[in-house]
Amino acid sequence: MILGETWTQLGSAIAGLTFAWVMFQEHFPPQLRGYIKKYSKKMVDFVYPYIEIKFDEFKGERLKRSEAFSAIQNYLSANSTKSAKRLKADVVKDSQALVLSMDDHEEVTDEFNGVKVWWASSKNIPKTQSFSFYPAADEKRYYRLTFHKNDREIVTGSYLKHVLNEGKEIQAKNRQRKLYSNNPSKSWDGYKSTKWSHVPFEHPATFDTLAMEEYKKEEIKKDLIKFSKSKDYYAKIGKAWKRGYLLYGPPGTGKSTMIAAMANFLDYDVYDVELTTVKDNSQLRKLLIETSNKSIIVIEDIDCSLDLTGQRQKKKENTQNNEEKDPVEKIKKDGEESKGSQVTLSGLLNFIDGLWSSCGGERIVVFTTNYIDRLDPALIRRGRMDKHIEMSYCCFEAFKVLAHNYLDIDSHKLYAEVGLLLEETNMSPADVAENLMPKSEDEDAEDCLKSLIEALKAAKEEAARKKDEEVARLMVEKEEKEKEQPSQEKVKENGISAKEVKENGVIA
Ligand SMILES: Nc1ncnc2c1ncn2[C@@H]1O[C@H](COP(=O)(O)OP(=O)(O)OP(=O)(O)O)[C@@H](O)[C@H]1O
Ligand SMILES: [Mg+2]
Repeated sequence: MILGETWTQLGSAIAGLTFAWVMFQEHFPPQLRGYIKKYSKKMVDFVYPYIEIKFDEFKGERLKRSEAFSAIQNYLSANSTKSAKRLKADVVKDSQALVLSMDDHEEVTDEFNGVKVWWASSKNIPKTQSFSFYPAADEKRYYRLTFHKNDREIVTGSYLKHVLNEGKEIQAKNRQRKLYSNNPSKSWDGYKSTKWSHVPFEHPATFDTLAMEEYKKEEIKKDLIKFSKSKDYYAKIGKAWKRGYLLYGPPGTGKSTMIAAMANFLDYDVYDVELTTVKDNSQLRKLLIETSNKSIIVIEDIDCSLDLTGQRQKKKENTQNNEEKDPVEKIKKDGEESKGSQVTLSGLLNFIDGLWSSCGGERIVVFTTNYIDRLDPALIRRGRMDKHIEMSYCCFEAFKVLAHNYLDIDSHKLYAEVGLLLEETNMSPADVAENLMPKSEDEDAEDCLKSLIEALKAAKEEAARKKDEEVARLMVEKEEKEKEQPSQEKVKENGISAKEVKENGVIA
């Protein structure tokens, strides 16, 4: 580096001066020494118009790695690996990806809004004589940033902010994302017990592989991007930075797949909450507190998880009745409730709303259900579940995505027939996908399409048969009603009151 060489020479000159100064100071009285010190510093400042900032790897007594150091390391890895000649390789994402960063004693330049800065990585090796089993652990690594004093404002004002933000973003991208599931709350004994277990999140679903109308996917993607970039907006409007999604639709229409695609799209962790193993509302809150930012909290099949529908209503009625009747009864009842306690609708509502404002942000809550009409409206009102997404049976556009994924084709002469049948039949994308999967090595795309057509025809016939059965059942019901009709007419003719009929039975 040119700058390096220049300053090495200047450094030697300064070292020479320093030596001369040390020699002199022994022969000068202390007062004079103070003057010499002051003016020599001024002189150095004058000839050395650069400012340096040092960023140590560890804060305090090596307890905590400095966040700034990690962010700078990531920033420089992404921006300097092309110019640095000596690099260091590091493994991230649980041994699945390699990240290069600049090696110790390496120097690189960076530019920001026309300002040039120099970064150098270095380390202090302790001068202790003691033997250490871990010499590397005693080294104190640091980055040194050098810039012209005229650029002080821009570097300390906006450049460093830019480096730290970008570094943190890269860090978030490089980390191995996790899929968490909650441990049953009865096993949370002990102070250090963990509430969540995790495995690496490796679901391959993306919005590209998701079979759904393109415009719907775009709308959801836009919504997610807007959310992830709205930290300041949420702060401005005084709302917690979270968003609720309700995914509803028949089984196999891609609700779980959509969650995976969302997590991959945003680079978020996923917390899969199994409500049935959560003892009560307070345990649910504890779980929530232990989730991290940039995460999707999922409660699948909300209608089956617990009897949440209308529980709030029932509880309210109970409380009122008890209070009216007997306060002792009320206390007894409350005790019973808390013994066999379970998560209630109001607990769940608090889980979504109540605590959000006080703990963290950047969280998405997703509920899935097969039956939207079974849910309590309080649970899914806007503000709690901000976006309702219907996952429906496979349409032609969704089929094309699946055919592209499974068969690597974008058109075929059988497409028209498939399109017509899909219009007339309800088949889930999961079933369509199953039919598109080659059953043996000899099966080609056409064979798979033919087997899909067969399956669609069979489904169509089955639906028609069920419809006929339903019509027949309704006819029988109607006939039975009509048979009862004459006796009622007779009642009218004879002028017998309805009360008498009820008491004496129907007159033959
Ligand atoms: N829209 C889709 N796009 C791509 N693949 C899909 C889609 N829907 C379903 N599949 C395929 O079908 C399988 C089942 O889908 P998924 O588990 O996402 O359905 P679901 O709606 O969550 O069903 P359930 O209501 O039973 O939980 C997935 O593994 C996926 O391969
Ligand atoms: Mg599912």
